[in-house]
Amino acid sequence: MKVNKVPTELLRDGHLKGAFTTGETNLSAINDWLLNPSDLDTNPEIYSVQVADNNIEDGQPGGLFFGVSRIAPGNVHGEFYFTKGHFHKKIDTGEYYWGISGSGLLLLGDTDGNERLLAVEPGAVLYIPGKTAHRLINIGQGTLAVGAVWQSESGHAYSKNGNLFKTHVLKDASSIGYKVIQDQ
Ligand SMILES: O=P(O)(O)OC[C@H]1O[C@](O)(CO)[C@@H](O)[C@@H]1O
Repeated sequence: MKVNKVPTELLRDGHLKGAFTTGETNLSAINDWLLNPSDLDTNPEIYSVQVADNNIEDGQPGGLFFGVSRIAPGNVHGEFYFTKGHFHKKIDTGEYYWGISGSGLLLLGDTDGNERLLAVEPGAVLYIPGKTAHRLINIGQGTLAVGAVWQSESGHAYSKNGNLFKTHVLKDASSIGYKVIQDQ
């Protein structure tokens, strides 16, 4: 029997190689959600997501997607870079994340508006239950690379009014290197 080469590889630095699509998100997409927005003199890339979809359509039931999010290090007026974050359109579906490199936080929010943070370090395996909005925040000095597997029927649901979360994570001089502020 012939053994075929796998179409997609996960490299040690968190990049995919082979068959995948890439999406990029710049600062302007999250700027209004910052405590103290940038004047957008520059509009740097904040994160990219590489997805191996195995030719499965988004929304199709029964399949799984495999992705890697890579969030750049940095902050705007002290607030660390983060992903847009979303609920799933099929809201009761969950997702796995795992830390590949860098240092971050996973912000989770339930449908009642309760929010919590989990540490994301290389090797950490994080389960995102259904009905839970999720956002990655890079609190480290290097790129935060995080793997993910989610159902092809999950879809992405964003808030019509903007930011889904009230939690902000800012750089500070404490031993943990950050502080948390919540909108009232
Ligand atoms: O831009 P968003 O909504 O934060 O999502 C980024 C990506 O993170 C994932 O949860 C996987 O990393 C994907 O579902 C999504 O494409």
